[in-house]
Amino acid sequence: MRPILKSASQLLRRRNYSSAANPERKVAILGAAGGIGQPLALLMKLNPLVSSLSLYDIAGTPGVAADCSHINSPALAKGFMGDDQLGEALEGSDVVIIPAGVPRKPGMTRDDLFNINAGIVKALCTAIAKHCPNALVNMISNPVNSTVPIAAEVFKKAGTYDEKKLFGVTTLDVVRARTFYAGKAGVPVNEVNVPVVGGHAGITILPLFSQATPASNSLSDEDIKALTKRTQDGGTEVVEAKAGKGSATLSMAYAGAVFADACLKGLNGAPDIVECSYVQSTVTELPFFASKVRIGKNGVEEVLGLGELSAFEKEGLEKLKGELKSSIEKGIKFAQSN
Ligand SMILES: NC(=O)c1ccc[n+]([C@@H]2O[C@H](COP(=O)([O-])OP(=O)(O)OC[C@H]3O[C@@H](n4cnc5c(N)ncnc54)[C@H](O)[C@@H]3O)[C@@H](O)[C@H]2O)c1
Ligand SMILES: O=C(O)C[C@H](O)C(=O)O
Repeated sequence: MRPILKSASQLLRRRNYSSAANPERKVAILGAAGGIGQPLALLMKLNPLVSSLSLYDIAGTPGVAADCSHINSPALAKGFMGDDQLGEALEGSDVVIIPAGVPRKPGMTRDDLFNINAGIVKALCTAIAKHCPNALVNMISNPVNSTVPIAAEVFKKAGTYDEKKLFGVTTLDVVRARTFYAGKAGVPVNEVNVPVVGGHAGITILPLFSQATPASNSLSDEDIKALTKRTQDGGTEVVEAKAGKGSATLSMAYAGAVFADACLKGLNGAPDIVECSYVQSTVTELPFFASKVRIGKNGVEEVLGLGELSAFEKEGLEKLKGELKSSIEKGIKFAQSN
């Protein structure tokens, strides 16, 4: 059997276009001792584009960093714990990944996390504005539909906001859509691509299976409806299976590592880096929206349009707008009044 870690690192290496030309890159993970943070730390330690890996949490990071630092890959892993060390953890970061905050339990919506996570995200983004205002920020903490607008407001207040540098991580929705589509259509999963647009909660997650590649003629309208619903409910499926022990961590760490890798490649000047992400947008009338974005040396180089939608997807798009609009407004209101 091939060792799993070796093949994970080879996978990331295969996606690397030219290791010789790559500059030093510092990646910080905030919430690094958590369910997502730990496997994400492992995957970023294996990423050959990372030279310095900063692992920050309010507790537990000395152990995670000591453990991670023994892996014989080039990235230098260092742990930071508590408010006093947050500045040093962030200083000089090129990419900051934020999986800090509480996860859902069965019966909760992502919005039920707002009261706790909004404050956490606000405090962390205030520190980012101070210590690494030019970093690309990858927001994982839920509810993403609101935490990204909160981050934008915090950066605006600090005078550091650059809409090209703020990303809501919706890659897990794409990962799920690819997996579920491949299984149903009977096509090799590593050849599949499916754009997922909108936001990251329930019906705001809109997979565009009409644009899935490779195309499949074998799927009925009912199949597409079922695939859409399963993608929208993917997070809840994991929350229920974990029965009170949190939400998706391993698949999220993988998705977070894929997205951060795309950001690093973009920063390093690799061409044609396109991923779906929840960003400031004019694709619809909503100020934030997930769609395909081209990532380059400055972060978001281009927000791509939605392409042609099926009648079912057009209906889904209209249905999601109300919920997404109120989640955005809730985030903005919180940041402006706190
Ligand atoms: N975007 C997505 O697709 C996606 C997917 C899965 C989970 N999530 C979200 O990610 C978040 C984390 O999930 P998890 O399963 O890792 O939770 P977890 O409870 O296992 O870990 C969260 C970590 O955040 C830390 N933390 C809390 N306050 C902090 C602060 N002020 N500064 C730094 N660290 C802090 C905790 O100490 C803990 O280690 C949740 O909000 C969850 O809903 C998002
Ligand atoms: O569902 C959750 O609460 C976590 C995450 O947003 C997910 O999609 O798995």
